[in-house]
Amino acid sequence: MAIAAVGQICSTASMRANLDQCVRLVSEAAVGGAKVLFLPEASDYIAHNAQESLTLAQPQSTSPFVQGLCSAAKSHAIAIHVGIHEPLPQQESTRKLLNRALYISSGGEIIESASYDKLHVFDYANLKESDTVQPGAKLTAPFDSPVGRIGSLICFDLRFAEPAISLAQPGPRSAWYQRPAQILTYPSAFTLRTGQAHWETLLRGRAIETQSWVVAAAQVGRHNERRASYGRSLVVDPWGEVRVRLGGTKDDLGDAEDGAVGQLGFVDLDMGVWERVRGEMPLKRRDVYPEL
Ligand SMILES: O=C(O)CNC(=O)[C@H](CS)NC(=O)CCC(=O)C(=O)O
Repeated sequence: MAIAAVGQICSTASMRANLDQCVRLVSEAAVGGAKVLFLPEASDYIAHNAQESLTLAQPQSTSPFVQGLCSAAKSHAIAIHVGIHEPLPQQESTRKLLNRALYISSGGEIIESASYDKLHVFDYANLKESDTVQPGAKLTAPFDSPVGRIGSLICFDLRFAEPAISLAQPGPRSAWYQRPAQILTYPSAFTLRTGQAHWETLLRGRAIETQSWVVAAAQVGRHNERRASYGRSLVVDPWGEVRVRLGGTKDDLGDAEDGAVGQLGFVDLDMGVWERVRGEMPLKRRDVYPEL
């Protein structure tokens, strides 16, 4: 069995408290038999504003949050996929961050070749991610994990079909044509309004069009006075069926439902289903779209 766990948290500006929430989930996921734990975007912190975000970000090599997760991965012998902020090496006045997804092995090592930097930054209403985040430059090749080959994308990337298809239904010119992603993962912190309108529809669409498992660990609830996230972490199978749905928010203020913060879901990412769906309904002809 390829058991994975999806963990839902509510990060704040306290990295210590965020690490504690995550480590609790690491331990519970391991006890439940999961081989990989998926955690949300920005698990290290959600800041009040741009300035605070630039101040809080620490390089992954020294970040107590990342180092703490590496030790937890090792002591519980479970791999972790997690979203963090990585500062670029500029002066603080001009500094930018990368919005990064890390993969930590069950031995507690960061697999550098698996790191992915969010390609599409989210500017919407009063959220201007481009004030602090420099967009990534490229996709990361699908990489092996104990539950299957993972293709990493982040949050707002969910709105773009192209990177999902490139990772999971690559054409013959792709470097990973023979080794496509079997699991697309979207660590997220969706807004209440856009989550209500689009979250589940987009995730199911990506699963159906790519014939892949889709794992989306989400932030939930109120991070601070100005910010809340939609929650409802989801796992969708390659046929588009929802296999796990965690709790969400209960009102317009974004207060989390009871039990939604720190909630954990388990799923068997059965690659027999992946093969069957693709075998029954092959989606070939990618050669017709060389621009992709
Ligand atoms: O701010 C941080 O530190 C972490 N980053 C985020 O929460 C990002 C950028 S503000 N959120 C999204 O991409 C939400 C996308 C979304 O809600 C949609 O596409 O509808």
